[in-house]
Amino acid sequence: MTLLRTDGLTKQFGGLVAVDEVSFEVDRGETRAVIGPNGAGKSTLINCITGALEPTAGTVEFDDTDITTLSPHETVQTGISKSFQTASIFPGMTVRENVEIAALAAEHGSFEFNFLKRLSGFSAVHETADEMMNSVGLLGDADVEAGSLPYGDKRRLEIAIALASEPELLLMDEPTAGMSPDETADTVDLVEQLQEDLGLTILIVEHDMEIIFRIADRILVLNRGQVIADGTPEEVQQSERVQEAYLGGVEL
Ligand SMILES: Nc1ncnc2c1ncn2[C@@H]1O[C@H](COP(=O)(O)OP(=O)(O)OP(=O)(O)O)[C@@H](O)[C@H]1O
Repeated sequence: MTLLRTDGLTKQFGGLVAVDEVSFEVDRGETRAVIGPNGAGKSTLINCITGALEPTAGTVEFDDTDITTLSPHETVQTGISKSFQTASIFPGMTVRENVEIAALAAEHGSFEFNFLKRLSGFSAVHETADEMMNSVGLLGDADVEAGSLPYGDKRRLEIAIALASEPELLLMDEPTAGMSPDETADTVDLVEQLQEDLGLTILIVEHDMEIIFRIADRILVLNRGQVIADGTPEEVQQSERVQEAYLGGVEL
């Protein structure tokens, strides 16, 4: 069953068409990857889905609702969350505080001054934070200052923060960028485990082909903003257009 669908999604920056009439679907429960050479439009596509960028044309539907014009904050509340690279961590706060703030913000939107509501909601926030820290293997570090975590753990905290809003769809933009081979392997295991444990749907942008071919159910390939292939890893690997696009670049 389709959870996310874009139809003719287009984003222009002046004369440059960064995303060019992209139509694709993400089914509930699948790991869907977006790949493509540098500048293909992957991040722009993701940013149009989260509401960080306003598309020039086309639509984004989530759970049969048109979310094309929603702000990033409203998009989170519909059930879509994006794991940002370390930028969303408050380094002077503990791991727990970071995750609880994200859970609170997701629940209440811009902070409301409804004291009773906040009090009654707080044990739920604690529980959600515990669950998400546990999911990413950071429960033991709950009281550690986030800024002192090793890089790989900071990236896991990013994922916990993204999960704190209890999304149905998790967007990941290059989750293994800058990681050591060991951290990369751990992150791939984590993504697979999260999907199983939390029943998540995942849309992932990643440069590392080995990772993509291991974890993706279906792959969308972009080149210069356009879809040049869409299918299973095997189908995409055999596509001539994909091989051409990558010629001289990444080998599939
Ligand atoms: N805010 C912006 N203003 C102008 N042009 C932009 C903007 N953001 C992206 N672009 C351009 O749009 C095109 C697509 O960029 P985008 O970052 O989406 O590609 P990408 O596939 O994510 O690339 P990479 O793999 O290098 O991160 C590029 O030509 C880029 O220079």
